[in-house]
Amino acid sequence: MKVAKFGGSSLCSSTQVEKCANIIKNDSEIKAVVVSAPGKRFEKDTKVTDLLIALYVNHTADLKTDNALQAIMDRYDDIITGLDIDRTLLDTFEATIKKYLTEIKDRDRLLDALKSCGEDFNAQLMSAYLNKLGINAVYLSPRDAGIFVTDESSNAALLEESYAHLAKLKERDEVIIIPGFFGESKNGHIVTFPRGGSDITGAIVARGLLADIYENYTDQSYIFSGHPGKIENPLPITEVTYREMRELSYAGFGIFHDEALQPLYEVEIPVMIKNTNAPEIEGTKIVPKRAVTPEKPVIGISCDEGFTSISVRHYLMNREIGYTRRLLRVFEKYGVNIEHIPSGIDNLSVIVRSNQFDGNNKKENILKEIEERMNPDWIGIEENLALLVIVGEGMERHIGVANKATKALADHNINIRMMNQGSSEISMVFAVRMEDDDLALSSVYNEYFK
Ligand SMILES: Nc1ncnc2c1ncn2[C@@H]1O[C@H](COP(=O)(O)OP(=O)(O)O)[C@@H](O)[C@H]1O
Ligand SMILES: N[C@@H](CC(=O)OP(=O)(O)O)C(=O)O
Repeated sequence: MKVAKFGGSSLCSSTQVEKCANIIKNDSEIKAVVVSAPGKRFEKDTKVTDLLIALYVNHTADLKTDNALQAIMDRYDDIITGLDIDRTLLDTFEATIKKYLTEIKDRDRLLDALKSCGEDFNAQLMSAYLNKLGINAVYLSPRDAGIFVTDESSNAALLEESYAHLAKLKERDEVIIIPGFFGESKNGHIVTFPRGGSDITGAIVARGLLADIYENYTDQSYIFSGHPGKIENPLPITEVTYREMRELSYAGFGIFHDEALQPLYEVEIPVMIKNTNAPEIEGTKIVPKRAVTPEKPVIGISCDEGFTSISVRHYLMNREIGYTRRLLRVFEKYGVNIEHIPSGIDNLSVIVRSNQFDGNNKKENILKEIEERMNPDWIGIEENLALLVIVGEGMERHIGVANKATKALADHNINIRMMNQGSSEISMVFAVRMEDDDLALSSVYNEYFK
């Protein structure tokens, strides 16, 4: 039995929805389907989730909302017209948005409720279209499916009891269609997962139903060893472990959400990444374990930009028990998440995503507190960094992995600002200047894969 998730690129138009419906129709193993909101139809297009966010921004700024609302309705009108299904769905969709706009006064709640519409409407229309094709399908909202989450807006976390609710769906006869990206809190609020979170819903449903396979349909036939938009003809990956994928997703492989692996770890359900436009291709399998070939220690290389490092030097730091803890507490106090902490005997750098500093002079306050409390000999801040991450289970026992990367970077005159190796030894991180990121990625990629 399978759970299938279709991403925004797979549901961006009526033609794409038809392809998804055909996949469902031709595979009786698919018991539950999780859908995203309509994504981009072409490079410069806007995802429906972003249109919904634009509607929220206009509404909360007391600007006119007609155009923003119309842009959303036009997307669904196109799809519904193309599929030739019940047009009254459009009235239901518009009424839902208007209801949220008038009834929800709390801004964070309103944003989550509006964002959820993209997936929610797609699930309803997918179910209607499958019914038209003669498939016994039913739309279930996250509440009806039993997906309950914590109450933190835009950052939902699943409540464990949801798995028991979801397990009951196995008894139903229909193919179940569930919107991705959000759940319901115990206070009855709609709460969304982080962006890209339909992958998370798919994993949750797969875990709840104890599926044999979680199929994740997207616009690529494989996960590639390097981002296909940045590396020409990158090598396809046929098998990758949960651990490797988590590292790669977190470091910029946007094809699968890094948090979507968590529900699958314990129950070891494999994920198949497949292409909606070429479903006959086997795709990439994400598995708990794989055989590692010693001559191929690295499986993928990713590069993500937008990082800042704050470095502190303090003579005899190594002798001062609690120094690191006190330093990190300053970041904790301001709610700043830390990515990496490369260190030497008397110095330590804290690398964070630059957007963590947004609002309320966080960066300035942190620097001021470090100055006042930590008695540093020197504080340095470096912005506009990119992190190049090299990942592979085979790196653990392999000599010379770092050497290859540093050589490639040196050959291209790229200054390494920082290096860090995770204690698990399946990843290695190099910080470089953001303007060097594409060259850093391609040169290191070529060193390992060409
Ligand atoms: N290593 C990679 N292999 C394949 N695709 C990748 C990789 N890294 C990033 N991507 C990007 O991920 C995109 C698919 O993810 P996403 O846009 O979230 O899909 P969906 O809309 O199906 O959820 C691809 O179009 C590709 O640009
Ligand atoms: N629609 C949401 C959730 C999601 O998972 O979308 P996609 O499948 O297009 O990555 C977003 O844009 O964040």
